Amino acid sequence: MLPGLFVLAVILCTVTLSWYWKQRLSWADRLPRARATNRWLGNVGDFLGKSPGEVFLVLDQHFRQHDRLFTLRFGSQLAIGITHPELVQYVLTHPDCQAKPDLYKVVRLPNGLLAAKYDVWKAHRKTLNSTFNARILESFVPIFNDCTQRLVGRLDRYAQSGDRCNILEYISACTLEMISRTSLGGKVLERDGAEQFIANLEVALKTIGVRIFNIFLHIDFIYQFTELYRNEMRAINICQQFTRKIIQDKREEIARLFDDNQKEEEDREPQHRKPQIFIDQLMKMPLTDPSARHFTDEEISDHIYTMIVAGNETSATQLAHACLLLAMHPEVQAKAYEEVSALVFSPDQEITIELMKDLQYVECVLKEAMRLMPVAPIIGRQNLAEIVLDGHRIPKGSVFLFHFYALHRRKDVWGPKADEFDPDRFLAGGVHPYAHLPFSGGPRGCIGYRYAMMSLKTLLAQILRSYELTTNLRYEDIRYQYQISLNLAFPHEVKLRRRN
Ligand code: HEM
Repeated sequence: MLPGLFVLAVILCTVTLSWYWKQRLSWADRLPRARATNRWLGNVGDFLGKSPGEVFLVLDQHFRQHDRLFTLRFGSQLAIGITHPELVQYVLTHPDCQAKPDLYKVVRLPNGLLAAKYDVWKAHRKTLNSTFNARILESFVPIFNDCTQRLVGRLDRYAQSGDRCNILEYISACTLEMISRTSLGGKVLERDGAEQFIANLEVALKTIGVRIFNIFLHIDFIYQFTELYRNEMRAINICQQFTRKIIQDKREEIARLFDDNQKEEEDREPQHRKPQIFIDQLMKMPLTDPSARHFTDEEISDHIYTMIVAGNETSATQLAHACLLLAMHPEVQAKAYEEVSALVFSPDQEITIELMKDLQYVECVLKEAMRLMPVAPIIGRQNLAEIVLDGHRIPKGSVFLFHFYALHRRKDVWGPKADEFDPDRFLAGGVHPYAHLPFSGGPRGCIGYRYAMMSLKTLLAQILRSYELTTNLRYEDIRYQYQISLNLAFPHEVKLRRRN
């Protein structure tokens, strides 16, 4: 009797649940769908038990199979994959689609732009846009050049020994130095505890990568009992102790500066040469303009970490990809070197703003590396009001997914040789503006894209000026590892030969 009742209850529950799901998702019946692996669970089976790298490839396949848009179903949850550049533009620029899906909460920086809820983001982004203006970015040029010179110097031992070098390791240390110096100030990495800070920052970042791909770890109740959670909390605590002290010291320094009327003295320095450090900007704003936002220490801390999280590994990995692609394509490297050697006469010459503008082929190389191997290939958005997309009514709260890796390899946009490395394609132009989105697009696109282009151009020009890059790795053999950024499944190994 009892087993019979139990079976009946299970059947009733299943039927009710499936009816409920069907009703709930009926609005999506007319949208193209990714082929489901299971009638009840939809596409869950496509991803369950897969490594992040495999998840990346499965998503890539789904995105390539649909021309404009499609749905993926995870039980009662839907995600809408946006594939066509026209629709990508429509969603990314739509004022009602600037919120982020819940998944971003794993970043744990609720006031930072990357993961902030819409209202917080809107208020903060408006203020922070001014801290990335052309004048401020120009003031970072000496830092970009100084850090680059140090990197080129550190690489020299590989040129001397002829050993293979994992260039990403060296570039990562360099971009961390750049971002730390431009956001926290000159001597930040010489302070006590800096090494511990860097090591624990890495732990915290790795945790985000592991957690984001494990659906069970998204549930806070489960996550808080894991070893991963305890390690993450320990790492965050150590990092915060380090930055809290910097914020405190900065507050005192800036208060002193204003009290002593030292501002006059500061004004005498040529402003375009004096780095306009990010933390100083945030703290000075309300002192120079009473109507400006007063950021709390917690908000400042979240913003600093967000810049480091969003700007460091992305820039480093993207440049390492570009170096490896150049090493794999000697004819392209020769062309890039020709441009650099005609403009940069000695290895210690500063790469100025004017020079950056002239390094057009180097820019094409970076853009092409970003097209083929975009380090931030998958992003999400959520709509805060109903929208009409390609003639379909999409209810409030829907999740949109974008796969820039697939977008960047569309043959109807990039031609039959879309998978080949050919920076010249950027000399021609004429491609849809939302077909190349390494920095995403619209109001919530990357705030640091000009910063990134400037720092990467400086680095690539000086690396090419000083070394010829070669590698045994072949383009056809590239395999990916995907955590929060798109990395390679093997080290970025190159050999360096010093140029005269
Ligand atoms: C090659 C280097 C970089 C790439 C490829 C890149 C790419 C991106 C992408 C794709 C997004 C959108 C993320 C999303 O919507 O989920 C983004 C956002 C962001 N990036 Fe970058 N980024 C780079 C460098 C930087 C740098 C150097 C900084 C800071 C100095 C930075 C700061 C940010 C911030 C704060 C956001 C969040 C913006 C917002 O939501 O308003 N990024 N980046």
